[in-house]
Amino acid sequence: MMNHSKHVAYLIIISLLCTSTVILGAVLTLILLCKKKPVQTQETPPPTKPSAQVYPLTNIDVATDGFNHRRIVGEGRFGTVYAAIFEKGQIAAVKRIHSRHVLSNAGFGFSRILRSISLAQHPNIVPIIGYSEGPGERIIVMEFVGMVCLDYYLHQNSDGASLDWNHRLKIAAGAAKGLEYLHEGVAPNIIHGCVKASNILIDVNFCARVCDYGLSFLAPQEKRGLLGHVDDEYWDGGLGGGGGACKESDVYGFGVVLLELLSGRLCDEGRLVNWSLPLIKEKRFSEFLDPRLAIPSEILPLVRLAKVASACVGNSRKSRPSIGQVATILSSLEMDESMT
Ligand SMILES: Nc1ncnc2c1ncn2[C@@H]1O[C@H](COP(=O)(O)OP(=O)(O)OP(=O)(O)O)[C@@H](O)[C@H]1O
Repeated sequence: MMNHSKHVAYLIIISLLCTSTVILGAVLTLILLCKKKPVQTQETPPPTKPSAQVYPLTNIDVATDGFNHRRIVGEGRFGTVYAAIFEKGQIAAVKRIHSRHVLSNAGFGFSRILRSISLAQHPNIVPIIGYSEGPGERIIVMEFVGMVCLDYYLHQNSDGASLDWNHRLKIAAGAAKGLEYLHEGVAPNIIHGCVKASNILIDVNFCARVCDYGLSFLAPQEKRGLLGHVDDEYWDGGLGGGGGACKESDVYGFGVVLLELLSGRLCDEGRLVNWSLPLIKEKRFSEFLDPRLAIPSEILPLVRLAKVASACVGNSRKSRPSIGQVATILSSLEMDESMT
């Protein structure tokens, strides 16, 4: 009798122990799961930029006051840029594509390309907010950048001295980062197509913002405004011949921008490259550097920048550095400069 009740007691204790072990296990698992939650949140990718907004043409018309000429802020190869004011006071830059490009590109997927390039988001690029389409009309809506472009600072502003060496280096490093993002940081990658000083806008903090990227499909073979800003290979062969815009032709264009920043001279349809390369090679910097530039006591960073520029423009496509490599060098030069 005693043995039987002992046996029952053992059974009860064992089953109680088993139950509490299961409960303890469940509680521990729950605690561990709860603790893991913040890790999951950290791994969540940052929110992506929403795709381009599609604007009705009437909204664009109202925002630009009927494409009023007083609202024109610039004129380029592809179109006219207007300052637009949308509802709620939102200011944007509106690029109205010239009708000749609209007609020649009617079937070339304007909206598909705009939706794709509008996903790009980086502090050194000008984001595309939206677009508009209609019969004979193609319009791109971009963030408005409040200051002027690098071309103005270097070549149209008689007081070019206001761009000192530090500003020039900051602009070069910033533009390189923007291009690096377009080439390597966004999927699908974006070929700029026409890297030049007028496509580098400068904001109020002297931060470079690359604009007009991914639009070469609108007029790939139009030489005006492009000659000298792309390599010779660009014009070779045409479709299927290995020519046209590519990452290497963008690097070439960026090399020309560096030469302009260093020398203060215009690209002059490619003549700047021919003039600069021997001077850099023979270290004739007093002839090469912008006379408005107060030469810093430590000239080595200037020499390094000139060498980077030479590598971008002097080599064939195959042996040109990538924009990522260029951006790394310029960032380290900028960092060294800020520490002196
Ligand atoms: N997002 C913007 N915000 C403010 N101003 C802009 C903006 N985009 C362009 N601009 C102004 O409009 C001018 C013309 O720009 P656009 O890009 O059309 O021509 P471009 O750079 O001179 O030539 P291309 O068409 O060959 O690139 C620029 O120089 C700049 O002053």
